Amino acid sequence: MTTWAPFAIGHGYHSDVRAGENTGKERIAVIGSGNWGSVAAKLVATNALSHENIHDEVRMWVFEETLANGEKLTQVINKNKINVKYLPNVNLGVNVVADPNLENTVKDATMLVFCTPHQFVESICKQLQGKVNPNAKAISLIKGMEVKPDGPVMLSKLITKHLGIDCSVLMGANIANEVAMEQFSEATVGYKADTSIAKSWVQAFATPYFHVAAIKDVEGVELCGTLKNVVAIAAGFVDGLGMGNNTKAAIMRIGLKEMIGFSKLLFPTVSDATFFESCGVADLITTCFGGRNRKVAEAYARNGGKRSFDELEAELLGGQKLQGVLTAGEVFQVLKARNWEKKFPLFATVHKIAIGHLPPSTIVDYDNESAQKLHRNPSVGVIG
Ligand SMILES: NC(=O)C1=CN([C@@H]2O[C@H](COP(=O)(O)OP(=O)(O)OC[C@H]3O[C@@H](n4cnc5c(N)ncnc54)[C@H](O)[C@@H]3O)[C@@H](O)[C@H]2O)C=CC1
Ligand SMILES: O=C(CO)COP(=O)(O)O
Repeated sequence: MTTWAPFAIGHGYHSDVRAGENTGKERIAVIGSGNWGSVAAKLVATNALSHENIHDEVRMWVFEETLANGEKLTQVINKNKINVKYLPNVNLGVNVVADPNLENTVKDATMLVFCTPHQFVESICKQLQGKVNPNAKAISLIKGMEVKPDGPVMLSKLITKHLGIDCSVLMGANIANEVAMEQFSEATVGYKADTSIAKSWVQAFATPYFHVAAIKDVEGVELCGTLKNVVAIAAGFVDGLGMGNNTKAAIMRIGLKEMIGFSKLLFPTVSDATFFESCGVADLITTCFGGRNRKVAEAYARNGGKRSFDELEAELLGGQKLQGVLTAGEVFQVLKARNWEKKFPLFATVHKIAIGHLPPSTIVDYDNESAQKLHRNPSVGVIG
């Protein structure tokens, strides 16, 4: 445990503090400072102060913006240690330093935590090429994927491809505002092969109120976090249409089946057990009841699809970003390219509703032969 120097309180401190240092300790940088990115910084900052092998300072990259009062967001964060725009009223920790300069944020870092909305990751990675420590390790907390001409690419893979470093993932039933309030929750680290890397990430994130388990199924964990956002959009439609709990539970069950089917078709190594971890069924439940995707989809359905998702996102989320609508579009590209549309009717329908090609009411109106085959598994004796 390092005692934090009082001079740092309320002032933050600057990159020259790092100059010439080679402490042999891990140094954590967080790339992203939205709602969850800020909570991620709080979690690792707590652990940085309590673990001798981690340097105290946690640098957090902020996509700079000017607030209504004319102040820069980074200046306000460094003054008050609160991200007033994306996580108001929560102290991030005296050792969190907001930095608008991406390159400076990762300079000297040995552990990189990626947490931005998924649509920005590739351009961030391009800016970071050749700028990160080649021995660093990364973890992605980002729920989403990219679709390239030759197929879908998970973001952990994209990060590894651009930066040449190992990338694990951390997903779970983690509504940011609840974790920020230190309410008990769980998360899952998905790692590739090296258990020492998995242990480092568990150490960096786990706290008494945030339990982290690691499993060797990076694609399974990442696909759970990615695909549940599409199901959450469907759950929001059900809420907006005024349908009841049974309907929502049915949509969640069908959605879970499609998550499992889609994940296993893409990566046959994905394990069934992964869906029972926090990243799987628990995240599906929390997002379908309390998430932003659900909230905006509910408003979309309530308005009969007459107001766009972009408009409702801007109105309801105050700068925070939805992932589910983009992900539904990305999943749909895969379904089209592989002729899988009939295997995943819920995913396909969510996309068609979100782009206005179908009315929200069709969320419960997609039973075709293929869907019946997929959702009613004869091997467990279910008929009808
Ligand atoms: N908020 C939550 O409860 C949780 C979110 N996640 C995932 O974490 C990831 C990040 O989400 P949040 O931290 O909640 O972000 P957010 O939804 O609060 O997004 C806003 C962030 O995007 C940044 N931004 C806006 N335009 C940008 C640009 N052009 N380039 C780069 N950054 C830009 C903003 O500065 C801000 O930091 C997402 O994939 C999300 O699904 C995962 C678990 C929980
Ligand atoms: O991923 C989340 C909880 O684990 C948050 O989901 P939303 O983006 O829908 O709020």
